[in-house]
Parts: sequence; C-alpha cells; structure tokens
Amino acid sequence: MSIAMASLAQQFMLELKTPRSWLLLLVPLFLLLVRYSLSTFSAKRGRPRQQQASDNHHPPPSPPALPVLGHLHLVGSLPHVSLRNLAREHGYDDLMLLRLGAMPVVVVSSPRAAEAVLRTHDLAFASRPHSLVAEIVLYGPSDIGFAPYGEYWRQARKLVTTHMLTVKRVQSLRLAREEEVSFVMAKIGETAAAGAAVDMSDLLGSYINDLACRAVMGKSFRSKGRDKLLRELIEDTSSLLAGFNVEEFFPFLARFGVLSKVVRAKSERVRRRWNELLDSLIEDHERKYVAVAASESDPSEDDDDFIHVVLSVRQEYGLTSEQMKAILLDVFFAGIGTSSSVLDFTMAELMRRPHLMEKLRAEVNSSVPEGLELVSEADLADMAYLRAVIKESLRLHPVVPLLPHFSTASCSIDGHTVPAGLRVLVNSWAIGRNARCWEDAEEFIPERFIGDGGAAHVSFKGSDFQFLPFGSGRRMCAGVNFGIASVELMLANLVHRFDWEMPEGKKRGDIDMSEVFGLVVNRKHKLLLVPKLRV
Ligand code: HEM
Repeated sequence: MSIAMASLAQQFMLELKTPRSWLLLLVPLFLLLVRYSLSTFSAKRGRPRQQQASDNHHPPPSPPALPVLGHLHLVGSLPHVSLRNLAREHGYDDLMLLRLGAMPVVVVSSPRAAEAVLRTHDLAFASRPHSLVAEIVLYGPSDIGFAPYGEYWRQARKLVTTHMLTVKRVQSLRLAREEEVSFVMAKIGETAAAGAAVDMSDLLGSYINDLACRAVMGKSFRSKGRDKLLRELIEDTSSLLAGFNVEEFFPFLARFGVLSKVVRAKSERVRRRWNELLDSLIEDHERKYVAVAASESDPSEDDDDFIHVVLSVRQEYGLTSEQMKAILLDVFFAGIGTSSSVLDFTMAELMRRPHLMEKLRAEVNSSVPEGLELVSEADLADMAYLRAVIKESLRLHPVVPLLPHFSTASCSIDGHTVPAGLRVLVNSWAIGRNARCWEDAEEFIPERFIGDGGAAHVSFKGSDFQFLPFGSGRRMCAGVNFGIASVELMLANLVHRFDWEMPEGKKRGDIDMSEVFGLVVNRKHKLLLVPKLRV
C-alpha cells in the first residue's frame, strides 16, 4: 500500500512542475479538502470576533476565490504572467492578497509598492519563505539566497560581498573570462567552417558553467566530460529547488507526509552527489593550502579561487564545512542559470531585429583595434549601446521575475496591513512592462536607456523601482558585477566575430520567445543559429 502510494506520489511530483498541474492531484483530494476546510471554517467562526478583526485589519484587496483552492486555479504555468493579468483585471495595481490553497501570498505589482517593500520596510521583508528542498540541499539552508534573515545570513552575505564577489575579484577573473570566450569563439569558428548550426542555448550555458567553475575551483571542469555531469547536477537541483511542496499549500496533506517524503528523498540524493563533489574539491584545496603555507611562498593567482577564499576566512567567520559548501553552491545556483538565460534572451531579441544587431556591431567594431579577432574587456569601456541592449533585455525578460520575500513583522503599506509571516512576491516582470512607467512597454527598444532616451538615467542597481532585474534592498543580487561582466564580454564577441543567420527554412520571425518558469526563467525553445565568420 505505502509503495503504491509513494510511486503515485512520485508520479505526481513529476507532474507538479507548474501550479496548474497541481489540479491533477487536487481533483481526487477535493472532497476530503472541502471537509477539512469546512471544519477549519467552523473553528474560525468559534473564535472571538475581536481576534478575527485584528487578523484581517485592512488586508490588501483580493479577487474572488474558490473554497479550498483559493486562487490556485488562476495561476498558470507562467505565474508572473498570471499574477500580472489578475492584478490588472481587478485593478489591484499595487498590492493584491491571494490565497494559494491555504497559503496567503501578497503580490506586489507596481514600482511604488515595490519601493515600500524593498526600501521603506526593507527590514520587515528581508527574509525568505521556507523551502524544504533548500533546507536539505543547502544544509539548513546555510547559503545566502535561501537563508532566512538573521545573524547567520548577515555574516554569510558579508563574507561573500567583502571577499568573494568584490569589484576587485570580479576584475581579477578577467583573464578567465577572456580565455573562456576565446574557447567558445574557436568552437563556433569550427561550426562556421562546417556551415552547420550552433545550439546557442547549450553553448552559452556551458560558457557560464565553465566560468563559474573557474571562479569556484580555479579550473574548468571540461576534462572527461565532467562539465556535462556538473550541468546535469545543477539542472536536477534547480528543478527541485524551483518546485513547490504541495503540503505548504495544503497543510492538511502533511498529515499523510507522503509527498514530503518523496521530495525529501530526491533532495537527499542530490545533496549526497553535491557532498561527494564538494568534499573532494575542498580536500584538494586544503592540501594545496597547507603546502603553500608550509613553504611560506606567496600563493599564486591560481590559488585565489572561491574555495581558497572560503578556506582562508573559515576560522574568522566560524564556518562549519556544511556552511562553506552551501555558500559555494550559491555561485552555481544563483550565477549560472541567470547569466546564461540573459545571454540567450538577448541574442534571440537581437536576431529578431537585425538592424539593432547591426547597430551594436558598429559600436563594437569601432571600439576594437583593427584586425583583432577578440574583443577584450578593456575594449568594452565605451560601449554604451551594448549596455543599453543588455538593460533592455533585462527589462523585458528579468530571469528572476518574482522576487521571493517573507515578512517577519507586520507593516502598513498604503493603508493596508501586511502581517508578519506572509510570503511576498514582487513581480519585477510586471513592473518592467508597466505602461505607466515605460513608453511602448512591450517593445524592445534599447535606445530608451541611452542619450536622450526616457530611461537613460535608470540603473539596475536597486534604486529605480521600475527596473528590478537584480532586486533591491538587503536581499539584492550579490553577483551583479560578476553576472554583467560575463554577459557583456560574450555578447560583444558574438556580434564582432560572426554574422548570424537562421537555419535553412527558418525565418527570424519564427524565433519564439515563449518562456518556461523555474528557479530561473528560460526561453522554451533552443536558439539554433548559423554563424558566418567575419574577422
Ligand atoms: C545577470 C545575471 C544575474 C541576474 C539577472 C541575477 C538576479 C538576481 C535576483 C533577481 C536576485 C533576488 C533579489 C531579491 O530577492 O530581491 C538574486 C539574488 C542573488 N544572486 Fe543574482 N543574478 C545574477 C547573477 C548572479 C551571479 C553571477 C551570482 C554569484 C556569482 C549571483 C548571486 C546571487 C546571490 C548570492 C543572491 C541572493 C542574495 C540574498 O538573498 O541575499 N547572482 N539575483
């Protein structure tokens, strides 16, 4: 019986990648749940009136909901789109309160309300919602992205921002970026010579993956196909981290515990794989570290990778080995999918608008000394249009479209009370397309970000609340410089070195910008392009 239940649940978990597919699970459970909710409702009715009133003191407005499901049935496979449409339909432009099953969630859809959450009441919203998978895979969680707000998170974030992701260290990885870009250009060159098409999505993914490996462990992981294994492991983990645990929506199901057992078992398997990998890498580094210390020689630049950094400050920060591993894992989860998806969206947008690609190419070519095949980081300094193209891509396609926050104190926003203990989603995708803030909001127009453009002064550093691709406030992305540096250099080289054409029989207009929601939003279809060598 329990094996049958477990395999049924496993089947369901495979299906449960999108909120709408939860309905599959919910149909047979519906009647049971109605009973549960009726009993909860009668219990609530029995509570004193005063207490009920204080629970619901001017809550944010809410669209009509179904019993039991709440608003769950209104959230489709692209939650950021569904939530924008819902807010728009009901005129809840700032704040909206939804109930997903039994879980209340506040959705923020305007720059004004985002500023209230991420700046005015930053401290009250600086935590993250609980995730069972993160608790297991990230040891607690002891990383930075998923850790609840508190002293541990403050120390871990300080470690990362003052030792690992500093401007200086990102600059010191310049050589690594240039080498990795050169490696990719050579690979594309071979494909160009053969007249074949390149799977850009795959290629850009492995470029960012190799860069993360160089940063974390000082070398790429390419030998013996280990980079593929690592990418698989990252993908397996990311899809688990992005999934929802149905029991959080329906605490009633926790009584059976079957679903969380399945999620737990999968998460533990993934954690074991990471453990083996990271333990062996850390041991290697420790041996080298001890040898360098014994020889009293200066560590070489190659020894300056993130594992060495974490080992060197381990005592100062009092880190356990699990905490070290969790912090290193953030570079893989927060850094890889995000940057490669930004590159993929940007190339797809440029392919759909060849005149913009030409304009960018003209800027790049004019900044690179005649006859040089590769664009170096020094050449990027004056490329204002390159930066505008990337910003415009981030505006229309923020790869983390819903910023996940959690309230730890009650606050009042625009006369509405948001109590402590609530999930809060800032819909940065909706905000970036808000027609009140952006002219021709749905169009890809990089010119808005330069010269006399209406958004020339708008930055992604977290002070302009109509543009939040990296979030804002205490939980803002810790790797902005790292991410942007790897995107800029690759994009400049792609347009400098090659002309890009569509595979035979395909038109530029065929490029489909459909998305898939996950820990990071990706384009649904692979971007296949035919390179023609230019220089
Ligand atoms: C262009 C690529 C990237 C984009 C678009 C991006 C975007 C984001 C966003 C939207 C958040 C959540 C902010 C919030 O909740 O308010 C975030 C968090 C984070 N990002 Fe990035 N990111 C990128 C690259 C990177 C890289 C390369 C790293 C590290 C090497 C990194 C490390 C982090 C960390 C550690 C957090 C968690 C911060 C916290 O919770 O305190 N990101 N990122």
